[in-house]
Amino acid sequence: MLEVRGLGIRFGGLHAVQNVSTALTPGHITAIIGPNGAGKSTFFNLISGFYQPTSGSIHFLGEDITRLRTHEVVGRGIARTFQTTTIYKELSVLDNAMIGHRVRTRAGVLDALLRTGRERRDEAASRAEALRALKRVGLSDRAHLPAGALTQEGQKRVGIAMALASDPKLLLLDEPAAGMNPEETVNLMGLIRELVGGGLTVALVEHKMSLVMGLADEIVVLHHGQKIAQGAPADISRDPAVVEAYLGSHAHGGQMGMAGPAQEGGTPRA
Ligand SMILES: Nc1ncnc2c1ncn2[C@@H]1O[C@H](COP(=O)(O)OP(=O)(O)OP(=O)(O)O)[C@@H](O)[C@H]1O
Repeated sequence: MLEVRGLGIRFGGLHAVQNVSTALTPGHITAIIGPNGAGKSTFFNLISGFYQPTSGSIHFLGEDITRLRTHEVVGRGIARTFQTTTIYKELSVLDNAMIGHRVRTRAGVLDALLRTGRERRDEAASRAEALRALKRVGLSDRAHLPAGALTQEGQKRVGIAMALASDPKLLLLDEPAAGMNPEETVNLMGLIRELVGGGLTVALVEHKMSLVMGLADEIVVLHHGQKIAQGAPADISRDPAVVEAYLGSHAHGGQMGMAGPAQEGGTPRA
């Protein structure tokens, strides 16, 4: 479905992602893991068009999307959520999902301000897509509540609905379980499974190994921006290079399975 070849990006002298080649299988859940600073979020930013790679290519459903901008990538069928929840707490759950549809599918802020005929038609389409997305995440009955009135888990679902409102084929989830307790994490895993059961393909970045091991069909491991392993969860957890990468990073503060408060409180980079 998605094929990445020799992908890389440099920030000054730092190779945040370097020569990564991998492919995502349709209908699968692929987890991207690695110690802190491994390049996981940057990898998502490259796929979703937030960053332009300095080398390599990205193909989605056979089309070269390497140089497309974010809303063009969304238009092709890739949507993402962010590490830090970016919902509008004072607005209704439905408004949030509608905003998700609009900002992801078009750049016509001017149309919205001028209330043109096209904008009114778009509003009806946004509402329909938003309601569909809320149904998929189990929030239909809370559509008119302020998003901030929902639990942490509910707010995560709103964030996912915002991404689903563009009706993607591939959903990228950046640390979906950050800040969630074990029960909420299990519920979230159930939701992700349901979405995949409905035909969606998912790639996720996550530190919580219970989620990764319980959910992923395949795991890609990044370390210092490079892919050091890819395979089934059982093989990855035994892979000496992976164990070494995590043990090494543990000595410097990172740890496999730890989603520390520092990441949850971090600012979005894109
Ligand atoms: N816009 C940027 N400018 C400069 N350096 C950046 C930028 N974005 C990321 N980096 C650097 O690239 C490296 C990889 O960062 P990235 O956030 O992708 O790692 P990560 O694996 O997602 O880490 P974490 O698990 O802590 O979220 C880090 O050294 C980071 O400081």
